[in-house]
Amino acid sequence: MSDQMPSLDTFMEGLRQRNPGQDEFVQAVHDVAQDIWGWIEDKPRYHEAEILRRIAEPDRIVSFRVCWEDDDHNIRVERGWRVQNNNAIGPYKGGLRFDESVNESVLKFLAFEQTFKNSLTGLPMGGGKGGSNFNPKGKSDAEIMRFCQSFMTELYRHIGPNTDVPAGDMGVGSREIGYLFGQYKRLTGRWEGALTGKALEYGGSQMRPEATGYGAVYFLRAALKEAGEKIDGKTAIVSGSGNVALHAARKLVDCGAKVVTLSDSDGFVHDPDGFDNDKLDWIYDLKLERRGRISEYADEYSRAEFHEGKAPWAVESDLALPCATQNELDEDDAKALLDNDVLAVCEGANMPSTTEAADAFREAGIIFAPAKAANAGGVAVSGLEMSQNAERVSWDSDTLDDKLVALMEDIHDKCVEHAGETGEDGAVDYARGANIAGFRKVADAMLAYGVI
Ligand SMILES: NC(=O)C1=CN([C@@H]2O[C@H](COP(=O)(O)OP(=O)(O)OC[C@H]3O[C@@H](n4cnc5c(N)ncnc54)[C@H](OP(=O)(O)O)[C@@H]3O)[C@@H](O)[C@H]2O)C=CC1
Ligand SMILES: O=C(O)CCC(=O)C(=O)O
Repeated sequence: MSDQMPSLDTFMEGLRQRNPGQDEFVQAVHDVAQDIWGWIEDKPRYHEAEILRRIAEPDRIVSFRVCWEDDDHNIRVERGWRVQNNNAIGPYKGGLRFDESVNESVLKFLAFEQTFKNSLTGLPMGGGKGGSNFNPKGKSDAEIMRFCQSFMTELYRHIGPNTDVPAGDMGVGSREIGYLFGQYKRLTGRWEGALTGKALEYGGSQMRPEATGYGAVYFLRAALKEAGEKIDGKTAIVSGSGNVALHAARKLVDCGAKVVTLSDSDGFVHDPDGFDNDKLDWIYDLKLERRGRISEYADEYSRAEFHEGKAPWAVESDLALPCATQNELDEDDAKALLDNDVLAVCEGANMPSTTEAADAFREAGIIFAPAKAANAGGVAVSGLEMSQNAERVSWDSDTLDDKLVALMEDIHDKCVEHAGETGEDGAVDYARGANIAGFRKVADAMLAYGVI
């Protein structure tokens, strides 16, 4: 047994050597380890049992070939993965991402983060993530269907309601979940809740599509309240225009904020008048149905401007919600936000801030709501979808919205409880609180199992 705890630098150097070239994964582990290290120093039961090192080594990674035929009868070959990171507190649970940027490092970082996030929800879910480097942009429905069916033809062996329950993430919405679930059902001959994010007609949950974006705003609302502030009357900038961004924007508007930006991978639109519900309906149709580009908004609404190739962080705002992708907000962006006196940054996407940007927010003492806490509403309602499937019941949307509010407020309170002392100005370190609270439950379960 090693009773001498290595330094954080030694731990990170070992991790880097064991995971060469996996920058996103190393970043995600570092961001957790920097808070856990000090906390476990006087708790030998955690460091002697090498708990963090064990959580940072996925239980297993399944990698497979996904072969499909495009509409022109060309044979296409992609790679699929499922990273089953840790099932100490429940079946592996986490989304599937289809995007050309997907690789093992990205999925390992997401599965690692998911382990802590799912722990914070208080529901019995372990952490996993999967996906493919398949690029769904510009593909026909028939191509998407053939790809999903081929992907599931391997994945079905590794998942199940008590084993591993995937869901959507970037590039995987209700259309893809329909094709994936249909193929799972065909291959196994069983209807069972092996996926979440299903449509309501076949076992989906009310509020799952809205849950991540709404949940982020519920977390933000609780954090603002803690600081004696509120959303009403504030100006907000949001990045992304997918599932998370659009539902976050909708809930911000409901709460009285003026949301002035949305973006996609081509650039951002700035509407100085703000998006009202009619404009948001138009964007939902553009992005979630017609699968168009956010630049088209500026053609439709003449007061808006499209900024090609840019992110929205230099636009003046009180609230900033990065809801697109990892590392979309760097140190310079953080400086621009802080120079504009941003009050709160709430992460809807997974790890959208670089380490340097997150450190800048934490040092400045503004409200910084980290992804693993702020965007946990999506997976929490997925957990409730699992419960409804197991009990063969369907709850109505008001019930689910009430449960989501309660879950997000509970996560908020856990972060406050574990954050340690507040700063001189009363600032709560939500990142530290989320890391420690998320770690503690998984770590205690692992200790109970002994060395496995
Ligand atoms: N869906 C969920 O329930 C959950 C999602 N998340 C996280 O939220 C984030 C967004 O997911 P989700 O909304 O589901 O995904 P979607 O696929 O619905 O939307 C992603 C959005 O981000 C944009 N985007 C992608 N890459 C970039 C980039 N490099 N720069 C700028 N914009 C970009 C996309 O633009 P384009 O149209 O050009 O591709 C699109 O608008 C991800 O980090 C995901 O992991 C976290 C918790 C749960
Ligand atoms: O709903 C789920 O299981 C997964 C959601 C997800 O992928 C995430 O929280 O990042």
